[in-house]
Amino acid sequence: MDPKKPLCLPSLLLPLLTLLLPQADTRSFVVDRDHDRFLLDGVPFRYVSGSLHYFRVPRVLWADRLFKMRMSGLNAIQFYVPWNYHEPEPGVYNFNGSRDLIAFLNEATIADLLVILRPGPYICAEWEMGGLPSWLLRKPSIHLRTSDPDFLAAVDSWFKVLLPKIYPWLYHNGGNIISIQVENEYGSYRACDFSYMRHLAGLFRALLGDKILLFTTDGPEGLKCGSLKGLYTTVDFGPADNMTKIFALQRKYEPRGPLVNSEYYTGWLDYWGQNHSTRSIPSVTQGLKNMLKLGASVNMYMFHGGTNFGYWNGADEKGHFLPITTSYDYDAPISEAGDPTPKLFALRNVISQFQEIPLGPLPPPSPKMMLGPLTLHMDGNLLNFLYFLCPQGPIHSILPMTFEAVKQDHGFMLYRTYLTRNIFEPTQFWVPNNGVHDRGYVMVDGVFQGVLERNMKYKLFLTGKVGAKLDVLLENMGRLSFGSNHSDFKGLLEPPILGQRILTQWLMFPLKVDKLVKWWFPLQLLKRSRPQTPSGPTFYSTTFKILDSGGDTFLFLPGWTKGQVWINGFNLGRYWTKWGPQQTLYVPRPLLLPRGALNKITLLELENVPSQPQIQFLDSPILNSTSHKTYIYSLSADTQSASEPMELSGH
Ligand SMILES: CCCC/N=C1\SC[C@@H]2[C@H](O)[C@H](O)[C@@H](O)CN12
Repeated sequence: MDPKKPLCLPSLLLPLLTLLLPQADTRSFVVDRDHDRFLLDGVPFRYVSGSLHYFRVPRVLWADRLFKMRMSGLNAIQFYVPWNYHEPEPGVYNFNGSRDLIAFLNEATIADLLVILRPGPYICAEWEMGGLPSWLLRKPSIHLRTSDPDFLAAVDSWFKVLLPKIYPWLYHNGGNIISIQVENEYGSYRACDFSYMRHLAGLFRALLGDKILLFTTDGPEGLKCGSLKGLYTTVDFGPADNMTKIFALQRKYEPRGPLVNSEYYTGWLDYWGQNHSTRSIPSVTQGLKNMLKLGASVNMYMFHGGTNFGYWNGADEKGHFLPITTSYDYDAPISEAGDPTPKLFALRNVISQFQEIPLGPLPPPSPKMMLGPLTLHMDGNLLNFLYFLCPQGPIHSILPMTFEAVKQDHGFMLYRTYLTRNIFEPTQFWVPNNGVHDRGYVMVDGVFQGVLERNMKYKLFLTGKVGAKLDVLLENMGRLSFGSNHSDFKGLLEPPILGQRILTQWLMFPLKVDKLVKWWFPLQLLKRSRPQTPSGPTFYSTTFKILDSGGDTFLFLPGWTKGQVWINGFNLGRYWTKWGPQQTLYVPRPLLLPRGALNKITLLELENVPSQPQIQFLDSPILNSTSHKTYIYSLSADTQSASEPMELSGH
């Protein structure tokens, strides 16, 4: 059954056709408790939906992804609205470009897809701080996701901007939004604060009216604290879970009404340093078929995962700190590069057994491109550009300050102090209480000494002369997006100790690396000014042209260790070749310039550069390599096809 489109008809036809078509005031999406189903405009309706996140896909590719989802047989999509993506500073809002939520809603309408919206305020989603803005932590004692007045004041202020924007897009107002989720798996959060949930429900009703269907989503363990009277209770589970048992739990809260799985996992997320996650096609398709046989409405999480560009990945904490990878491919039916996979066709086949799907072929995989190897030249140690990276100069404090305290939300901050005595014997340097959040690259007078890691390696042994600079470049690897505490402060949370002495008198340099990379050219002159040590945080770059129409491609960094990549000033994300499992970064074709134009790639390598500082662009991704081997794919000149890879030494 095709979802209705909002009335966007030529004005001449409107008077005539409005007599025939449903008016906005007859449009409705409701729960029919007599028959345990949804009704769309009074007609029985079941949604088969898929999740994709506009904030993980460049805007120019939205229409492509949505069209493929519709052609897969979906009649709805589900997506979050990340608060931190739209309110970078308190009271400062951004709904432009790839943040243009209304444009995305319109693209969904054009693709003939209804929308299940999940505006949070917390969204999880393996997104930085679960979508909450880190500036909330400038009040360190704030109790996130509770009825803490400071938290609610910020939530109210944000939703009084956001919810009026989506009001016209509600289905009964002529839009495509059929339901809205309140919070996200709240029952999994320690607080269990019903005042908070009631506040949110009241706010949503006040700003969205009483017609829109509001719902909650929880896993089987979370229903007690996650559900609320007046909000339709839904559940989430994957192919390996016991569907009968979990739907029975939903029935305890919703004795009548449709069964709904709001997150049916088609794949799973990846952590740096862990094995790549997959879910088998037979298990995923069988689970979907079982639910559709019951008449359940289902949203598949994810249908298209996309990418954590920039610093936007979140993290989990399971014994130790687990940052999420740059790729959010999720082993989803539509790959990170937007290509239909065998899993998509298998799911489409299942859907077609239960409801009408659009006729016609899925688009073929997008054109792919190989290029390289390219050799990068060293532009200089990060310290060489310190005053360009921190033009306002450092902040001085007796004890080190957090990122939040100096209002640095993401990326990097340099902490500097000076040795007050000679250290001739290797002396332990460490941070108490696991206080490195998250990685500290340590230098003495600019010479790289090693890395301090949260929950992992937390001491080094240093020597140095009195007056020597002791620098710690602190990398924020993304704030916790799930778990008992999202107040994941970043930086040196405790003063480091050298030997038996607490080090005091610190300079903090919040680094605006992205700005420097954008305005690189004037700084090229600097790099010759001082001898460069090819170790520790160092910038490398090169330029390159595409010789034909080009295509999507996958940046491969064989032998590099860990760092950040920019292409034409766009922050492509983090790489961690040494740890994997992701070995390549997805590069959408629209990020590259037209044939013949000069593209620029810049790397900030944080640890060790390979003996041959080369990179390659491959025509397929490598997301499942946990081995520390690295390969160079030599290109045969004529076909640009990769020969058998040649193995380089491991790390
Ligand atoms: C046992 C898993 C509990 C955490 N929940 C997860 S992990 C993957 C997904 C996304 O984060 C999604 O945003 C969550 O709502 C549910 N979920």
